[in-house]
Amino acid sequence: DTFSAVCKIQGLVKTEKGLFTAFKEYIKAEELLNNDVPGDVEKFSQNIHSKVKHTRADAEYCGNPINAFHIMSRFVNEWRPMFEQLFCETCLIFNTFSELNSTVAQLEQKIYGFPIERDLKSVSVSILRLWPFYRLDVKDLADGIIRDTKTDRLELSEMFYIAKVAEEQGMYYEEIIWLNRMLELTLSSDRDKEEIEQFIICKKLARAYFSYGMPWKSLDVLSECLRLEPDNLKLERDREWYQRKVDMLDDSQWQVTLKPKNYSETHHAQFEVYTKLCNGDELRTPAEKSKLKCFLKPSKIPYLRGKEEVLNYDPRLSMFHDVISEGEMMDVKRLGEQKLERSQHLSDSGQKIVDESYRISQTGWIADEEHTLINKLSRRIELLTGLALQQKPLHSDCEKLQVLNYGVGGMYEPHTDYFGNPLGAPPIPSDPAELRGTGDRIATWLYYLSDVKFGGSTVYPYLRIQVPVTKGSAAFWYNLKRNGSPDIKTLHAACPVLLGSKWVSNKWIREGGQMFNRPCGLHVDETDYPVN
Ligand SMILES: O=C(O)CCC(=O)C(=O)O
Ligand SMILES: [Fe+2]
Repeated sequence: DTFSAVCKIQGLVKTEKGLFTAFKEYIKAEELLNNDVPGDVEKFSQNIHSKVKHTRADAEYCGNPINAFHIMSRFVNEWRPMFEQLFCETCLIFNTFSELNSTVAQLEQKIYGFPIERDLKSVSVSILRLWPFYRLDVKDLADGIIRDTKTDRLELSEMFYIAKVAEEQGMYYEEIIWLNRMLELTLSSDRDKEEIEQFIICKKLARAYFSYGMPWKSLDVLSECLRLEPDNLKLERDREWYQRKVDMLDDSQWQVTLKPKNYSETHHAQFEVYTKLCNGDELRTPAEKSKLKCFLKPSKIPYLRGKEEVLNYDPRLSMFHDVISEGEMMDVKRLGEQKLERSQHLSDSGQKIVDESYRISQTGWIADEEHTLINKLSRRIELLTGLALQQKPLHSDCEKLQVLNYGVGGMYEPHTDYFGNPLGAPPIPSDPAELRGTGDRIATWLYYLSDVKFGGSTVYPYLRIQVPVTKGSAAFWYNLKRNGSPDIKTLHAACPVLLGSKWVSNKWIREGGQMFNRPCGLHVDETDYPVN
C-alpha cells in the first residue's frame, strides 16, 4: 500500500505528473484529429492541472497528512473515475487512446498499483488519530494548518469523507467534532455551499449524536437546521423520528455528556506517559537529569571516538551523535527503498501480522554482504559498542540491517525488541537459519537517517525518556540485563509522525556472540555501569 511509507507517496506525486502529461497529450492528439473531447474531460483537465502544478514530490510536502489526503483522494475520486469513463475496449484500436492506455498501465505497474479506497481510509483514520494525540484543532486542520505549517485546506467533501470514516470506525466523538466544524463552515461565506448541501451535514450530525447516545442533541441540530431551511421535509421527518426516541428515554440515559474518549480505558497502561513524552513533555526531574553525561568514547581504533550522550544508566541507553554521514544516509535510504514492504510485528501468539493500529511503516532488510556500505555500518557499531556483529550463515551475531520509512501518522506502539527466546531455548520456527540458536536480542542500535518536523520521537515510558529524531545520530540500548533476563524497562515506542518523513535503520544484536563482550556480572543483578 501507499499510505504506510511517505516515500511511496512521493512516488505517487511523480506518477501523477506523468499521468497528467499523458492525459494532456491525449487531449491534444484528439483535437488534432478533430475528434470531440467531451466537456467534462476538458474541465477535469483544467481542474487537475491547477492541483498537480503546485504538488511537490519532496518529503516535506508528502509528509504532511493533509497533502497525503489530497493526493490520495485525487487518485481514488478523480483519476480513477476519469479513466473508467474514458476506457472502452473498442477505443483500444485508436492510436490516441491506446497510447494513453499503455502509458497509464506502465505508470501503474511501476508503483505496483494506484492507491485504492483502503489507502484513503487509512489516511483518514491517521488524521482522526493525530488530531487528539497532538492536541490539534479541527478548525486549523480544516484550514490546512498543522502547527506552524499551512497547506491547501480540506474541502467540505473531503471533510465529509473523513467524518464518514469516523462513523464507520465507531469514532462518534470525532465524527461529531468534524461535522460540527463543517456546519460552521457552511454558515460562513467563503466555502462553496454547493459542494455538500447543508441539510445532508445536519442529518449526518443528528445521526452521529444519536449513535453517541445523545438524541436530544440530534433534536437541537435539526431544529437549528430547520430554522435555516423551514421547508425541508427530509429534516422535518428526521426531527419527528428523533423526537420519538427522546420521548422514550429514561432518566439514566440523559446522563451522557460529550467528551473525548478516556484513553486509559481503551489503551495500554503506558498510554498516558507515552502521549506526554511524544508531545515533548519533560517527565524527569532536574536531579535525575543532572547525573547524565556526555563524553568521547574511545573505540578499538585510535582515531575513532563516539560522541556518546548517556540518557539512562540502568538499563544503559545512549545517543551517539554524528555517527553516519549525509552521503551514507542517502545511500542507505536508496538501498532500503527498493526493498520496502509493509512492516509486520509479532502477535501475542507469535504470528507475524500487519496491524494498522499498532505499527504503520514499511521495512526493508539488507545484509552486510550486499553492499560495502552496509558492512561498514556494522563494523562501526562493532567498534563503538564493543559487541560482535559478524553475519555468518549459521550462528550470526546479529540480524540484517533493517531500513524503515514511516507513513502518514506512522508509528510503532510501545513494544520491546526482545521476544523472550533466550539462548538454549528451542528456536523460533520463523527465524531464518543464520539466527537459529543465537538467543534473544541483547541490544538495539538505531540509526536516525532523517529529521522530521514534528512527532516521531522514540520514547521509553518506564524511563520517562524522549529521544527526538536526530539525523545522523543513533540510539543504543541493552534489551537484556547482564544476567540475560529481559528488561521490561526497555519498553519503547515510535511516536506518530505528525509532519515529515521519518527514516531509521536498526541493527539487532543477538545474545549468542556476546559471551565475552558482555559477560555476566559477579552478582546476579549487576548493571552495565554504576551510576556516578
Ligand atoms: O523508529 C523508532 O523510533 C523506533 C523503532 C523501533 O522501535 C523498532 O523498529 O523496533
Ligand atoms: Fe523497537
